[in-house]
Amino acid sequence: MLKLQAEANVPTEYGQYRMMAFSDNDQDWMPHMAIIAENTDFSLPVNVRFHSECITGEVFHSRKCECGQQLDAAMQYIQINGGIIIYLRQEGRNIGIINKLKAYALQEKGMDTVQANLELGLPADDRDFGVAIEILKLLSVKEINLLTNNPIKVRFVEESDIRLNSRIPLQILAHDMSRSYLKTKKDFFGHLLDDLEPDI
Ligand SMILES: Nc1nc2c(ncn2[C@@H]2O[C@H](COP(=O)(O)OP(=O)(O)OP(=O)(O)O)[C@@H](O)[C@H]2O)c(=O)[nH]1
Ligand SMILES: [Zn+2]
Repeated sequence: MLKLQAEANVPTEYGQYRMMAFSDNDQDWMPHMAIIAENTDFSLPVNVRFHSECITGEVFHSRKCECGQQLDAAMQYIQINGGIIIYLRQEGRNIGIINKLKAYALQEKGMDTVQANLELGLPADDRDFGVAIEILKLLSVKEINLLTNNPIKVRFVEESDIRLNSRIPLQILAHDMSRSYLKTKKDFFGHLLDDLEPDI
């Protein structure tokens, strides 16, 4: 059963967060995380981001996707407005970093982010956000504003016991290397994105 295994306050470049690790066992080296801003008011709808792991974007600042910038933007947003980031160990939309790098190698040959997963015999998106809902329940969160552009995440909340008060867009400006990735997300998964055209 998923439970809170450990928690501590961690100061960061953006301010302090309560960082929590959730797993069904205390020897899990990749537990899901929740980071909570100090000013979070649990009596109001809580600002929440479900964020899937992307080591290439968040740690190594890859230009292929916008994950690192989204994580930073979400941390800054909740530092000001209160809220929680639930950091899910779903690297590569849950195909893992080995398969994601294989998919990137196929993308070098011209495939897009969806075609590459399918070519590997893997789903385009293998994520289940049920675990994020479970974590919200463990934190006694009842109503949220969800920071996302992804309608699949919105639907997950709508179909859960957690009330969705609003969606807060979390759009990062496209640049030459991320534009086609973002366009595929918009066209295939229905991400609510605009301004993908180059500046003229
Ligand atoms: N398989 C695969 N995964 C990718 C690729 N690029 C990024 N990802 C993964 O896509 C996921 C993006 O996660 P999120 O930012 O939480 O979700 P999202 O679907 O983009 O929706 P938003 O909430 O709008 O950001 C991460 O797990 C990344 O590792 C890719 O080309 N192939
Ligand atoms: Zn990424």
